[in-house]
Amino acid sequence: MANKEAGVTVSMEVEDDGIALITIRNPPVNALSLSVIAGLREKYGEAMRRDDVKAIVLTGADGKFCGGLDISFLQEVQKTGNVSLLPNVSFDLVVNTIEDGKKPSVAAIQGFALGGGLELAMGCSARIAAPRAELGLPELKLGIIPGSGGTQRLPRLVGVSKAIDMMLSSKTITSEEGAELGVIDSIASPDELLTASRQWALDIVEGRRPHINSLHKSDKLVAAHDLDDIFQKARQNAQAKFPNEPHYGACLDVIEEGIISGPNSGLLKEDKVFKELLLSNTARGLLHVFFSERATSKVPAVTDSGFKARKIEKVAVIGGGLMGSGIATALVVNNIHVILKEINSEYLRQGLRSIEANLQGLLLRGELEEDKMKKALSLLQGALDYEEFKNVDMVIEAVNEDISLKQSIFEELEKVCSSNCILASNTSTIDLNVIGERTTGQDRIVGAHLFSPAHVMPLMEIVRTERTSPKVVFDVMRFAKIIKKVPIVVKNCTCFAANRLFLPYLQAADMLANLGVDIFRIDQVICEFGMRIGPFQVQDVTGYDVYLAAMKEFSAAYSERTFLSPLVQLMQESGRAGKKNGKGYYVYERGSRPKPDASVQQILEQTRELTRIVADGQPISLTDQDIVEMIFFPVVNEACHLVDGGVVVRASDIDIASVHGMKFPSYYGGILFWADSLGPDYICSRLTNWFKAYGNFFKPSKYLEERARKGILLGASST
Ligand SMILES: C[C@H](O)CC(=O)SCCNC(=O)CCNC(=O)[C@H](O)C(C)(C)COP(=O)(O)OP(=O)(O)OC[C@H]1O[C@@H](n2cnc3c(N)ncnc32)[C@H](O)[C@@H]1OP(=O)(O)O
Repeated sequence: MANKEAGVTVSMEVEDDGIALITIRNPPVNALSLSVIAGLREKYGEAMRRDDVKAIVLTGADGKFCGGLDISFLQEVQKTGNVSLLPNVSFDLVVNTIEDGKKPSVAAIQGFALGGGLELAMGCSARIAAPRAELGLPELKLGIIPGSGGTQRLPRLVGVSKAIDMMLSSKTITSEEGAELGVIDSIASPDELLTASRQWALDIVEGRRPHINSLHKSDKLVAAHDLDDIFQKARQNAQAKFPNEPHYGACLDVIEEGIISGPNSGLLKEDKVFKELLLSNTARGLLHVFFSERATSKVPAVTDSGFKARKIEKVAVIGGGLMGSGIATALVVNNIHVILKEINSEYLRQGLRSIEANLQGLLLRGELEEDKMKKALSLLQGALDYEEFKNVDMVIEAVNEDISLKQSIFEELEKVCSSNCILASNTSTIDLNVIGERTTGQDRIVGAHLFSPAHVMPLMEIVRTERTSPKVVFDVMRFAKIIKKVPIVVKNCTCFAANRLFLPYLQAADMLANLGVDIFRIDQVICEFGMRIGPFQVQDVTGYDVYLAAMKEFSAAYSERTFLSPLVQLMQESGRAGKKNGKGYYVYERGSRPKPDASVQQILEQTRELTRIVADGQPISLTDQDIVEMIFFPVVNEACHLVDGGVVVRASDIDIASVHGMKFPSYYGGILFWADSLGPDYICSRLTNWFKAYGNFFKPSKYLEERARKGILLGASST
């Protein structure tokens, strides 16, 4: 059948054995678009009618089964708000056509079966998979729940606890794990997958194997008293982990409904809840993040230039401190050979020990297996000089934010590295042109800014100057993917994108502290809004020295809109260093949660005395919403400066920088997407009022003013 979309087909071949092989082809992930769904209905209809067809094998083209329902179509439905546009996959296709059809179906799975893809497969009588195929129901990551029977069939195939775990974590399992759990019936090599699936289907037809309808299986459903316990714990965990995302609880309700009232009732509830959730703000935000994250890998004049990526197999990391050791860890776990360079053997030992500790942490959290840890350690080598640098493909400098030290390192690198070695700096704030001032060839100088802890945080800012060659940017983008980071390409400027968002956030919190708002209330309100920790605890954790060094750079470059507060300096002068010495705004003691330290009130009074921005000496009175807005609207404003200044390739890159760089809640869709949900006009008018009351820090940018006036969304492209 030829479908409307280019390259999309659902084909059917019937062989002499009486098996109809139905293949989904919709590159790149064989998503279930409207035409694929229509094609499946049509081919199934034909297979059921034809006398020469005994059974069906369902598969996907190009080594991939199916990546689920077409998410771009889900976004279209959100735009119209009309859920009746959704095709009836759950009942019409999965239940009536596949599962209850008079001829059995077997799914032949390669690559991945995700979301609606796994749901189709679970509607089949059996699933045969190639080794290491990925299986999962990751819908909750998108703010929705599985909508084609996944909430009902998965618990019946793998058991209630495991199904809950898979759905709530959105994590995939391999086909081998699937076989142990019961969702996969057999594993076959890719070469034998179709033959094995055909044979399985014939075995069902000829009564050698049972024709299983997974919706009505009950052997894995546990006794009622265990169920209460399982659901109670799952609800508590979901509430603790995702307090602002009600779709986690909704998913549990739907699963439970099917177990208590039967699968048909469960399916009906699933359908209703899926549609409601699809139109929620959470799902809108998370779908925006899904596409924005993928958009970051498209950079005009870089990724469309036909470059062939060079191999980056050996990398030198300069500096074994917190950043350097984190970067080295991220590299070795992704099979990259690392030379860690330090200035003396004591520092080198410490650096290597930190990497080992990082790997151990990953092992303990189940994110790394023992043999992979051994492999990672075998890729690590220490160095005290530049001898080995002639053989590396890339260097990442990760020393302190000391301009002249960085300049001399780059000067040296130019001498010791091969001429095509990429020279990257992990600076988070310093202008790359300044770092490369003493270097002659600057086309291979690039920023590779990772975030702490670098082996955990997913963002990598790739900073290019006017002289950085597009090929180098391309290679570093590929490298970012290899070490499993989301890359955003940004134009060189002080503090780049992520820290230009982060520093106004901290300044705004300092501003409120100086206006007399209780800092512990600020932290609490910001956590309730969705940040993992509040702005004052963040200062404690990051370290005051790091904050002050970054602020120095920021305030020098953007003085007209910097709020300089003496607070952090005063904290330091009082002998506090934050988490590092256990004394900050909070007291940190091993084994207990950070406790607010009442004695910082004295320091707060001192800072207010020095800044004197409280009118009549009276602290201002703010609602929780005021606090959120006074803290995040300056961030929105800075995001506008970034877009207007062409620092990012597209506005949605800012959303990704905010989500992955400063941990702005992804379910708001990122800082600009959130701002647009409130309206540029509202934000501009609030900033204008605060600008009049408290000065330039709140002054709306031209971009914001113009968009507010014209009624254009901040994230909309200018063309
Ligand atoms: C009713 C149902 O329950 C509801 C659903 O099924 S909702 C969908 C559930 N499925 C998912 O969440 C899977 C989402 N996709 C993925 O996780 C990954 O894309 C993947 C593991 C399938 C492949 O990963 P990878 O090879 O790294 O490719 P990736 O860059 O992510 O995607 C390639 C392209 O496919 C697109 N894509 C991936 N999954 C898609 C989907 N389900 N629908 C539409 N487009 C999709 C991406 O947007 C990207 O497009 P681009 O090239 O234009 O940017």
